[in-house]
Amino acid sequence: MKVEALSIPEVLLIAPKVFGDVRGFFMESWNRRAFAAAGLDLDFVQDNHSRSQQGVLRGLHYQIHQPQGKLVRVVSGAVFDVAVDLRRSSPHFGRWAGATLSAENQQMLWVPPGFAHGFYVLSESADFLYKTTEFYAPEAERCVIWNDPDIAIDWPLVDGKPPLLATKDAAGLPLSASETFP
Ligand SMILES: Cc1cn([C@H]2C[C@H](O)[C@@H](COP(=O)(O)OP(=O)(O)O[C@H]3O[C@@H](C)C(=O)[C@@H](O)[C@H]3O)O2)c(=O)[nH]c1=O
Repeated sequence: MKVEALSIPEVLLIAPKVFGDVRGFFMESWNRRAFAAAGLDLDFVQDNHSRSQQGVLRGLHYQIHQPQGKLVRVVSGAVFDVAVDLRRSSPHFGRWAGATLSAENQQMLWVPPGFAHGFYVLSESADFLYKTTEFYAPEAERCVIWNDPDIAIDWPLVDGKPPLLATKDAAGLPLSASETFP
């Protein structure tokens, strides 16, 4: 497995070793020992799966209490995946890092606790799988608005059309009005 730090060094792009043969392919999508050897000693408690159609944007989500680390990947289709640093003590506070994750490139992104996370669906539909280090805590859920000019995420919007959002995501707060982490 290959691990690459993005522009925010705690956000990691992970390329697992993929074994292809005449039948198809095999890969380890999670191996506690191998990830620990790469510096990610993680204790996951939940696996999630969502399906979204093209143009959907989910995010930018975080939990202010029980912050979650997320190991995310795509098993069908393609998304542009983004992590925003919400740690006030970080030199990268308010900055974003992103990557295209797809069934084809089989890459994963590690989004550490203390970050908001979101993704935009590039393909006709996308199946998105992720593991989390903390349980879902709806009362702690927060949402930063996807298009906050202070963060200025360069979303690769298909045909330049506005994304399809959940009502709660359309009501996300700007970073300046959001609760953040120490
Ligand atoms: C996230 C989550 C949702 N749900 C329920 C609540 C709700 O009725 C339904 C849909 O929830 P949401 O609209 O919040 O789903 P979604 O917008 O896909 O939320 C996810 O977005 C991405 C970007 C993330 O980073 C995740 O952590 C998570 O916040 O599923 C759970 O039961 N467990 C969970 O862990």
